[in-house]
Amino acid sequence: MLELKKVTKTFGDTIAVNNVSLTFAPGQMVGIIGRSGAGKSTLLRLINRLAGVSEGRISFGDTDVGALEGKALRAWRARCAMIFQQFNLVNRLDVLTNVMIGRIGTAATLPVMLKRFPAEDRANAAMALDRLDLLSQALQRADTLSGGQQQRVAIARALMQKPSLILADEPIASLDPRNARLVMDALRTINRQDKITVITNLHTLDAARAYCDRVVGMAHGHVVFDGTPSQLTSSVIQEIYGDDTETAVDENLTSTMTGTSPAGRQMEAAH
Ligand SMILES: Nc1ncnc2c1ncn2[C@@H]1O[C@H](COP(=O)(O)OP(=O)(O)OP(=O)(O)O)[C@@H](O)[C@H]1O
Repeated sequence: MLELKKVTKTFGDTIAVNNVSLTFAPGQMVGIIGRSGAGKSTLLRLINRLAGVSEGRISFGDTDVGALEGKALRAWRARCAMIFQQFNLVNRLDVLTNVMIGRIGTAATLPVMLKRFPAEDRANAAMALDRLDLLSQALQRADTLSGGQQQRVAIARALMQKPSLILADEPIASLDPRNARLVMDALRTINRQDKITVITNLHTLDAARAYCDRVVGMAHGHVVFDGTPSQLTSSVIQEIYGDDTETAVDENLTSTMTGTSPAGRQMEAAH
């Protein structure tokens, strides 16, 4: 169980996250929504310790996340894999190597830098790519792939860390609706099959409604909603988005949803 107790993060005079208390049960798929600047990215960065809390406490089981240092901190970061809007792949390296790089943090760095990966890592990386319907692209340079494919490579790389949590920061914000669906399908399939907790920041309400069991709404650093998608009433939506309600709706993603995508089916078949 991941628990945030009265967590606040300030940057100078800016209160990015304000007195937030949340618990995340294992295996949940949680969407964090809110307008730009609401504190969503900072919240994820606090969880995996890319930033430290100003006040409050974050714990995972018996572990005080704020107290971790050195090797234990690296292990924690590996345990909560991050997915970023801009994929963060190494463009000049092939897809398989990018996926194996997920072992950094859990493996000795030197063999990784020298690209001397054990056969087991190669096999695991190939299996992760196969689950994401990308095995045939394994030897291509990462920058020859579409944005949606690159994001799925980033998910395969995250799986190499054998994470307990996946923290995805606007994973579909740069993608067209079809690729956005493939990426969200992949995250949901991993959540369901591997029982990995997924916490994902999403700009649009539709994506959160379509894919998440639980939605957390943030405004001005505060949590103003925590419930199921069906509990999102128009007054709650108004509170979360204020005058930006229109930008929160992107029915392109959901209006053409036809069930599980090929990548999702491939993952289910491979599992
Ligand atoms: N490193 C930083 N230094 C100073 N201020 C920061 C820093 N990171 C975030 N902030 C500020 O904290 C507030 C919350 O930012 P955050 O990026 O968490 O919001 P967000 O909801 O993720 O927004 P977006 O959707 O635009 O990414 C903003 O006012 C932002 O300017």
